[in-house]
Amino acid sequence: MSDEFKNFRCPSGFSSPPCYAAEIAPDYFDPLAVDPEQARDVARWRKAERTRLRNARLALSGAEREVIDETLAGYLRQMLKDRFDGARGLVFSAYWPIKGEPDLRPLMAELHMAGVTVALPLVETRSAPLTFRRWTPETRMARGVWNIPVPPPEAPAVTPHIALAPLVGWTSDRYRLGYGGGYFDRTLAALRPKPFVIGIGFAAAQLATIFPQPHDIPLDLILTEKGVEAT
Ligand SMILES: Nc1nc2c(c(=O)[nH]1)N(C=O)[C@@H](CNc1ccc(C(=O)N[C@@H](CCC(=O)O)C(=O)O)cc1)CN2
Ligand SMILES: Nc1ncnc2c1ncn2[C@@H]1O[C@H](COP(=O)(O)OP(=O)(O)OP(=O)(O)O)[C@@H](O)[C@H]1O
Repeated sequence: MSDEFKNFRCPSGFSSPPCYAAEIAPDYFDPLAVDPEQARDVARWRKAERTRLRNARLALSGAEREVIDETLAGYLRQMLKDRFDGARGLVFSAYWPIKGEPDLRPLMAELHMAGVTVALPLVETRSAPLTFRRWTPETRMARGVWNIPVPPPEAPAVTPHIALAPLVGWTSDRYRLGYGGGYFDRTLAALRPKPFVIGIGFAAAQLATIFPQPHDIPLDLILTEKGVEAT
């Protein structure tokens, strides 16, 4: 900073950037600007909720999990029939389950057999949108970021028409709490045309709010073992 500005003070006594902004455009208002203190509080709260919800779902028994997985697969199968005529010929992105997420791999194989192009999400560049590559039951999986099994680089890149978004937490207004990388939000902000996004999670992971921030994008539908929770 040049000496000329070093000791500069706004007439109001404040020296914050908005003071300069107002000098350039008196009616300046940035709708995306967040109060950094509030953003920090929200991030801290989300971190604690992620831990709580992940521990709660890891406590489910194998038998409970099996019932939930099958129930979710049944709802999803019906939903794809009702809304997408079964999704034959469409690209459907699922996920390879980690950390106690519902396991829908049998449905992935079934949809593949029914002529749906099944895909999986990948973190190929950190802090960037997800990419998607085709998966078939024959795909030999590689290891991606976080050790998540992913299709290998030679699997064709595709753009999903329909995408599942695994939920750590969810709200009735269809906001998603994920693992904290911001990957789904970045992907939904970037993908055109936007896919139809279905959040998949446990009914018990419902939250009253995630304190939505400007980057949070609500999903199209939330599905739990209790059915469609929010459309
Ligand atoms: N099964 C499954 N696959 C998936 C996802 C998912 O939610 N479930 N993803 C859905 O998006 C993507 C992976 N998401 C990721 C999200 C966060 C981090 C990560 O490194 N998290 C940091 C915390 C970041 C922070 O707090 O700012 C960490 O835990 O160290 C990695 C991958 C793609 N594949
Ligand atoms: N569209 C975006 N552009 C740039 N950064 C973003 C975007 N969306 C989210 N982020 C960043 O990602 C961080 C984490 O976001 P958030 O808490 O919503 O993660 P999450 O949705 O739980 O994670 P994930 O989707 O990876 O499971 C945010 O603090 C923000 O800085």
